[in-house]
Amino acid sequence: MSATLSLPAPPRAAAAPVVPVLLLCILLSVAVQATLLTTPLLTMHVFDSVLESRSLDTLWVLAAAFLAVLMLGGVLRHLRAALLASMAERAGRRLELRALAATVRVSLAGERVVAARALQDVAALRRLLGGSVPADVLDLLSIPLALGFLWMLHPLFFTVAFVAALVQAAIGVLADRAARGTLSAATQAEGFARRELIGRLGQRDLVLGLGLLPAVLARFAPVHAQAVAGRGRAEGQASALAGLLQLGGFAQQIAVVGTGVWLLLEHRISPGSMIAAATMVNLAIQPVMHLVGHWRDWSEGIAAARRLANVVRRGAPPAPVGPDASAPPGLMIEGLTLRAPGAARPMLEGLHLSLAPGQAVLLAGPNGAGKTTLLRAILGLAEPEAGRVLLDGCDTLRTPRGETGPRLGYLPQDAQLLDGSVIENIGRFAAEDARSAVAAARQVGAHEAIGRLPRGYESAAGPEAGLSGGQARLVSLARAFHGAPRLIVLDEPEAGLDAAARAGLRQAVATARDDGAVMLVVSHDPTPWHGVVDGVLRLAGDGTWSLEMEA
Ligand SMILES: Nc1ncnc2c1ncn2[C@@H]1O[C@H](COP(=O)(O)OP(=O)(O)OP(=O)(O)O)[C@@H](O)[C@H]1O
Repeated sequence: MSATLSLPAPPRAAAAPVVPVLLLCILLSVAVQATLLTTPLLTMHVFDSVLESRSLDTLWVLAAAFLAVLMLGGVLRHLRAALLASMAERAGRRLELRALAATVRVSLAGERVVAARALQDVAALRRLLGGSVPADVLDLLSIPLALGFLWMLHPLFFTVAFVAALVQAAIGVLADRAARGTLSAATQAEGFARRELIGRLGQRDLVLGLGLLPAVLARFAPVHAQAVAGRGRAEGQASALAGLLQLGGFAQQIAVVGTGVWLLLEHRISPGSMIAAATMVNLAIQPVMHLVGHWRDWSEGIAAARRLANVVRRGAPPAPVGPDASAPPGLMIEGLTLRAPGAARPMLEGLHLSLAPGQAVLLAGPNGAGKTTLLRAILGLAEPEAGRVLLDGCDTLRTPRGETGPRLGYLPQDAQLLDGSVIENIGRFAAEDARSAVAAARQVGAHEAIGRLPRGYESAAGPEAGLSGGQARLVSLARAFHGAPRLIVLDEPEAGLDAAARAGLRQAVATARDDGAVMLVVSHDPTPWHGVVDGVLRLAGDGTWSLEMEA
């Protein structure tokens, strides 16, 4: 299931190309590492030239060169850090926008757990990008550079260091794979335990009132314990990996020094070369050790990136299609088949329905027959197994939401008010003209009820605002009628309304219908709707349906 969503375009800075900046960072990293690795070569000259010539002048020149190289390295490092920080900020913003759009689409498909996890993953990735890991990864360029310098000192140094580096890399990859699996399982178990607890604590009246707290904790505790144990195991594996690599590093240094001693005894290199080779290996190993030290950060980052890539792939919107010029105005449903995830048979098969502007139909059927799912499919929020829904020729699933959204009015079963005032909610957060929001409230008979709120239209209306069920429903109803949408879809609008509000609602439906809107209303009691609607569409719950239009 998916829907087309349009989000605001990324800010200008975020749209700038990343590749040239990344290339510049790589170049700077090569330069930083080259300056660092030049210092052993200068040390070699001190040993080989100064000690032999006993020339203090040469020593001063080399010392000045040494200082200049180190200072240059410092400046380049600073420059790279600034570039990496700005790139991390840009990449983070881009990622956030893409992931947010995909997350909303995935949660539309009912995968709220996946969606909640995705937002945490974005935060984890932003932390990773803004931390020291990108610089550590770029510092790995020291390895090929050091190998190149070692080759210049003597090819045997290169061979010994290269073989040792391969062995170390193999150990690292194997150990990381093992530990990452454990860490990923622990992270999953942790997330599950947290959601279990938060989900149940959300039902606080029930949990406390019926004394369910011990049962809630009994379910939470073992999963949480499993997560903690898994994380402990992963940490243990990570520190074993660090120890192994450290040992490998020492072995590599000893091997290079041993090779140097042998080459020295064979008079193939100078003493300075031996010292330079040993220092160089040490410098090349340091970024690896740094990365291993931050193993948990990047390992979790990689797992988060994989999960996010999956969400972005699954949340990709369907390819947009243009309007069908041959379709009549109003609502046209063609061969719509709907199936619940994992269900053996469809809840609705081959529905055909055509409603001209100004026609209203009541949607009836037993609980679980598929009424809400049908409304969501009509709005383009649920992808059907087959068929399509056109509103004035535009496919509601495949037309960009920026175009269809303003032409739709929807009252969901739960009011779904957003944080903001009553007037903002009714006006869909875009009403410069408060009068249109008040007019919509008047149309559905909500004006008096809103007037009785402490701050009237300026009262808070979000999920935590404390509106009663009926008040929230009236505000949501006014929002559904705001802006004279072409199609208004009401899911059990009478639930929670008193008799006067129900009468006002039916009057509002009749008025909107007379104004040319197509109306679909879910109700379990069609009797009071006679004369207000043009017919009744019944879903039997076994996939079949019937339509009775009033004469
Ligand atoms: N995301 C989902 N995952 C699994 N099953 C789903 C999902 N959404 C709907 N269903 C199933 O589809 C069927 C139809 O649900 P729907 O809410 O559309 O029925 P309804 O006719 O509106 O019911 P009610 O009158 O009780 O509101 C039900 O069996 C429901 O369990």
